[in-house]
Amino acid sequence: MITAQNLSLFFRDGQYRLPVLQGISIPIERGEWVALTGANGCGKSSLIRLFNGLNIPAGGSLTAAGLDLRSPENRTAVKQHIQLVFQNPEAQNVGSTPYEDVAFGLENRGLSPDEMAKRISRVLQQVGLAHKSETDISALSGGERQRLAVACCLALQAEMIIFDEATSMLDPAGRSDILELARNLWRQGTTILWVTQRVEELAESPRVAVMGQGTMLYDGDPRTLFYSSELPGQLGWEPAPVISIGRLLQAKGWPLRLLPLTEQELEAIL
Ligand SMILES: Nc1ncnc2c1ncn2[C@@H]1O[C@H](COP(=O)(O)OP(=O)(O)OP(=O)(O)O)[C@@H](O)[C@H]1O
Repeated sequence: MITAQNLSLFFRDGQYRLPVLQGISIPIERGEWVALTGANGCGKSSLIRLFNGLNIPAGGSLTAAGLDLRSPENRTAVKQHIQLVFQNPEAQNVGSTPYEDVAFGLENRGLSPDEMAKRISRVLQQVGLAHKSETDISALSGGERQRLAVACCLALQAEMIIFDEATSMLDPAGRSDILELARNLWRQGTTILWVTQRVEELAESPRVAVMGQGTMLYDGDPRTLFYSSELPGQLGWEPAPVISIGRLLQAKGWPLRLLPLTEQELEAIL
């Protein structure tokens, strides 16, 4: 889905050229779920904006959905395949109702009015907003707005959705709602890149990528990251409760077949 080799990116600050990404490689297969994390300002958003053509790499090679993103036409075309859901629920709606908001993204796609109406109803249904299709967007909750942003991605039939800390401004119920929605889409075949600062979400992801300042510090499975690497300690992460218990059992010499990453795995051990 993504081949990213040795990417570099700079931003301009007056006469200075500031390095933001250096030597980043992160291939992502179609159908994968990858969690991406790293401290504030390390370059996560800058990296993912490369993947849908919003940023332009200064060096390295980058193809997304089979398109070489060094070409400007491909940077426009890639948006049809790879969509972003941003952090701020209020920053991504353009219509005054959910129906209008989804319709906006479908304009100029050559759909007949009937096809368009059917597609909008289907995606609003899929995210649980069918009953609010004509509600004023300002009356939607943060979680509903994020679901609407997902509906827009689905209407465009995106093959990959990148969630850029899309739950960080939501309450716990809204958070688990969006996470579950993303997981369902993943189970149905959508490739997901889930940017998060939450350790428990990393532990529950099949693959975790950890960034330092503009570089990739770790890319692999979470069990190795949490039980065999020094990185979580070096980065000062609070371990998720399940990991703390797993480490304690490990330290006490329990014969563990599997070091637990999720509550279900811990339950199976106990
Ligand atoms: N358009 C821009 N122009 C200049 N500098 C920028 C621009 N966008 C980001 N930066 C800088 O690039 C660095 C990386 O920012 P980026 O937003 O990619 O980090 P991040 O890891 O996503 O941070 P956060 O977790 O806070 O969202 C930061 O130092 C930021 O100030």
